[in-house]
Amino acid sequence: MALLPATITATVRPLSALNSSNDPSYVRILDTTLRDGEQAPGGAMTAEQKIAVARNLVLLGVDVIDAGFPISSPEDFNAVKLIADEVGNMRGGHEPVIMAAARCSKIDIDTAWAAVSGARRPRLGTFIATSEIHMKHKLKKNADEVVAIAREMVAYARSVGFQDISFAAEDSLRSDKDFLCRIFGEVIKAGARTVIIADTVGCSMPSEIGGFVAYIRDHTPGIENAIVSIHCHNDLGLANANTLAGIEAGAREVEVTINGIGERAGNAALEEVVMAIKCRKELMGGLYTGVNTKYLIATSKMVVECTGLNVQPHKAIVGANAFSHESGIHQDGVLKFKGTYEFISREDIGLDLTSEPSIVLGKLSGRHALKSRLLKLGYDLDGTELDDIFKKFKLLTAKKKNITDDDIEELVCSKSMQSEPIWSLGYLQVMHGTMGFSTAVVKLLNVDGQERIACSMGRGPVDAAYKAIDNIIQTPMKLVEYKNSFLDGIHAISLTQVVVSEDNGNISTHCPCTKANGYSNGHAPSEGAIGHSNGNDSSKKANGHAMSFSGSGESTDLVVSSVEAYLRAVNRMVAKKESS
Ligand SMILES: CC(=O)SCCNC(=O)CCNC(=O)[C@H](O)C(C)(C)COP(=O)(O)OP(=O)(O)OC[C@H]1O[C@@H](n2cnc3c(N)ncnc32)[C@H](O)[C@@H]1OP(=O)(O)O
Ligand SMILES: CC(C)C(=O)C(=O)O
Repeated sequence: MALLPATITATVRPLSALNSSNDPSYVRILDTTLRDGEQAPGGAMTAEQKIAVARNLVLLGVDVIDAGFPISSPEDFNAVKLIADEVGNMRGGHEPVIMAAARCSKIDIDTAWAAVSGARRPRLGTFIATSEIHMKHKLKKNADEVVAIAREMVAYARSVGFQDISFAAEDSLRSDKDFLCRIFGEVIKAGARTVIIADTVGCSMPSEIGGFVAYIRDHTPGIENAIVSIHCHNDLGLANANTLAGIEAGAREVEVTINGIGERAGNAALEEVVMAIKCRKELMGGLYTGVNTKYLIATSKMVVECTGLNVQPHKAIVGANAFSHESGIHQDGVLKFKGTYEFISREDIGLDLTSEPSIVLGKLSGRHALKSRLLKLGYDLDGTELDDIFKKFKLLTAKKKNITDDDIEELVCSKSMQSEPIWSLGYLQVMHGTMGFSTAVVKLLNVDGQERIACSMGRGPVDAAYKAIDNIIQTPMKLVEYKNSFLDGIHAISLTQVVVSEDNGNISTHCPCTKANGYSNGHAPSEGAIGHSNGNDSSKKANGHAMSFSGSGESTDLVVSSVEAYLRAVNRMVAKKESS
């Protein structure tokens, strides 16, 4: 792979052509997910992954893609080159500027040019630190030397072929303001078209950064020939707020990343900054971006996939919980009118268009939410019936965090199955391990007090126990579904949910209990009986569907909870058979 400077020379373009819009209300979005985002520990991406993200960034409509740091490795050189050659030459829509990062060093700049010059709109993003602490301890240079290096390297970049050059003053917020104005003035004179105020260590406050940006704008010679950009890190959790404050003070380009990933605590998050500008336009003086926000969720997911860096559930805009409601008062509100607790439109960010509020049933839910879920599942309950299920629901939430539709079905079914079970567990003994088959001995007691014992082998202890139960009950049936989860809490309680069906050789329809709708003749099956999706028992059998029955069990022992669940489902099936 050649790391030599390319000989291509770009034609000189005026500033207006280098950026997406000259409208003073337009805020350019520079996405640095592929450069600073990749600096997040564990966030490295392959060239293929980077190009996939870059394609998405084009759909999203960002103005500049900071594609990477070509000198850092052959892999990154390759990634930047691929992005420049492909994404940087897309026609017929939004065509982003492709930027390559470089220190103020000839070899970095040459390599950046070699990587990015194939793009129609290549940019160099060069930088040097300007704070006393960085200049003294890291660069080991004095202020005059730093200014000279910056000026010379910007001029060198122009000579290599770069027309579009941005210059960042690393650690700006801990730098002397007048020194910043001086160095920015010099690099603008040398050909830089964007100057970046970088809160590299994320130390700034919103109240401070606005004044800072305004000062630079007011005191930098030649600033009218450049765009002021802002790059904020999130060490105090203020990157977004600082970015917005910077915009309010006149920055017209922002450096942001998808999901806010980046070095240490990350960068300002593209989705949060863009949505703040969009949703509070009136407070932002009518400023706007070119981002097509409908692609925010998809791009966020892609970045999670490519980097392996998950988004915390409560993350604004793109977090799994960002549009979920857990507490009763909120759920009641959004069920009555979504706008009560949803300020951002889901459609705007590309969430599904069904637009129904996401109600998560849990410990804090109320009757309105439960009733609405019951209705969705086909149960129209009111008054004492609803109260009764609600009480059981609250008891369940004390043991289980995530209440599923199956749990709700089970609550309804267990309510309607209050008669004595036909078969109950006497005892259970299993042997299992790595030596051969598992074996189970099961004693069941029937409703008349008779005992039956059976033993069986199986592929595991649960399988062996289920076979032993089948041997006793002697009713043709099959296991349709088996799920096990461990309830939260110190005792690690195992919760098993199973569905069995009659084994009549036909396809089963799982619909385990009496439903309020879905019965063509208007009659729901009798109490404790079992519903199905397409009508009453006879029509169901006429259609060749086997009925299915669910049950759940709970124990500190997984095999015991599995047997309890199975017995409950089987009891329902036998009771139904006997009553019909
Ligand atoms: C604030 C930011 O996010 S800046 C961007 C951070 N990104 C990266 O660092 C990209 C990945 N980096 C790398 O792969 C490597 O650091 C490389 C290839 C760039 C350099 O590797 P090395 O040559 O081994 O140097 P190393 O990283 O150890 O040290 C950095 C050197 O660059 C110098 N340097 C740091 N910033 C700059 C700058 N903006 N301009 C010029 N020189 C600089 C340092 O003073 C140091 O020089 P020294 O060797 O004379 O002491
Ligand atoms: C290179 C600059 C913009 C940077 O990433 C920082 O200062 O954090």
